[in-house]
Amino acid sequence: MATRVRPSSKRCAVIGGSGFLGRHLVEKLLERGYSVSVFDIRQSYELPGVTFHQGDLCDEQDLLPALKDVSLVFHCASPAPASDDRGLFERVNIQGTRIVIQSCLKAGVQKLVLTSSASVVFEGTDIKNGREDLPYARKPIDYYTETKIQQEKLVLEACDQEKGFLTVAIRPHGIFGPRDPQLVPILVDTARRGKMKFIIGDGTNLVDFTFVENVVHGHILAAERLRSDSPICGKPYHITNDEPIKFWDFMSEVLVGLGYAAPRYHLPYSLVYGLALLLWLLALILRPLVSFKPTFTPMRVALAGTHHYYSCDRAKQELGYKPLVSLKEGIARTVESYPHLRQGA
Ligand SMILES: NC(=O)C1=CN([C@@H]2O[C@H](COP(=O)(O)OP(=O)(O)OC[C@H]3O[C@@H](n4cnc5c(N)ncnc54)[C@H](OP(=O)(O)O)[C@@H]3O)[C@@H](O)[C@H]2O)C=CC1
Ligand SMILES: CC(C)=CCC[C@@H](C)[C@H]1CC[C@H]2C3=C(CC[C@]12C)[C@@]1(C)CCC(=O)C[C@@H]1CC3
Repeated sequence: MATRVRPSSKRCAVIGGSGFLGRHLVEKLLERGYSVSVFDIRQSYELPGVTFHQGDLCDEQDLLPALKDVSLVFHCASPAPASDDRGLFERVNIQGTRIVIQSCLKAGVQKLVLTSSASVVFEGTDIKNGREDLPYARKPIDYYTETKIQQEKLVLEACDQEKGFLTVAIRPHGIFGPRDPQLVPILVDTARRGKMKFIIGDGTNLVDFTFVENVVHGHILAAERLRSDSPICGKPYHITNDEPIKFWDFMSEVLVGLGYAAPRYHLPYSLVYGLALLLWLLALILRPLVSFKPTFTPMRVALAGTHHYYSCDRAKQELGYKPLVSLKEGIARTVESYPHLRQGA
C-alpha cells in the first residue's frame, strides 16, 4: 500500500504571492528557510526557492497543483478594493475562498492563514482601540469589505482541530511600504492634481497605518503558533504598528518626504461627506451616459475623517507579536523607495 508522504512543515504556499503583501511575505519566508509555492493570477517576479503557479483561485484544477506537498497555506489574494466590480468581489472573495478551503482539505494542507482586514468591523464611524470582539459591521463601508467579512467567517468556521485542519485570520489595517500600489500612488496622484490642499475635519482623527514588514511578521507568528492544542485556532488577530497617528499627519509626512506641500486648509467633515455622497449618487445615475470616478467617495471621506485604530493586545499576548519596524522608520523607508513619485521626477 502506498504511504502518504507527510508534507514538510517548511514547505508552504502563498495564494496572492505576486501582490504587494504577498511578495513581502514570500521574501521573508525564504529568508526563514521555507520553500514557497506561489499561486497568483499573474506572475510579477522570479526568485530562487519559489515555484510559480499561475491561475485563478476560483478554479480548483488551477489551484490544486500549487498545494501539492504543502502543509501551510497563506491566502492573501483579493481583487483591489478600488474596483467597483461587485461580481468580482463576490466570486473571488466568497466563492473563491470556499474553493481555497476545499482544495486545502483535498490536498491534505494542515494550516490556513487568511489575510482579512480590520475594516470588517468598521461602519464609517469612530473606532478607538477596537478589539477583536467588536461585532462584524452590519453596514460595511463598501462591497469589498462586505465580502471580506464573509471570507473571514468561512475561513474561521472551517477550523477543525479534530480533523487537524487549523485556521486563523490576520486583520491588518492601512498597510504601507515599498512597492505598495495603492496608498502612496493615490496620495501622490491626488497631490499632483492639486487636490491635497484640504484637511477634512479638524485633523485630529487617529488612524492605524501598518508597515508591511510588521504585517508579514504577524502572519508568520500566527502560522508558527498554529497547533491543534493552541488557543489561536479559529480566531482573528489585529495586526497594526501599535502607534495610532493623526490621519493627516501621516499623509503630510509622506507628502513632504516626497517634496509636496502638506494639506493646510480645513473643511467641515459633514460638508465634504455630503458632497461626496451627492457626487457618488450622480455618478450612479449618469453611469449609462457618462462614466466618471470621483476622488472623494463617501468611503474615502469616512476613512480620512474618522478615528479608526485597533488594539493589538490579543496578538501581543497570544502570538507574541511586537511591531519590528517603527512608524517613523517605516515612513522613511517607504518615501525612499518611491524616487519616481517625487515632486519634479
Ligand atoms: N493593502 C491594504 O492596506 C490592506 C490589505 N488587506 C488584505 O491583504 C491582502 C493583500 O492585499 P494587497 O497585497 O494590498 O493586494 P494586491 O492587490 O497587491 O495583491 C493581491 C494579489 O492577488 C491576486 N489575485 C486577485 N484575484 C485573484 C484570483 N482570482 N486568483 C489568483 N490571484 C488573484 C492579485 O492579482 P491582480 O493584481 O492581477 O488582481 C494580486 O497579485 C488582501 O486580501 C487584502 O484584502 C487588508 C487590509 C489592508
Ligand atoms: C488607514 C487606511 C484604511 C488606509 C487605506 C488606504 C486608502 C483607503 C487611503 C490611501 C490614500 C488615502 C487618501 C484619501 C482617502 C483614503 C486613502 C485612499 C483621500 C482621497 C481622502 C480625501 C482627500 O482629501 C484626499 C485623500 C488622498 C489620499
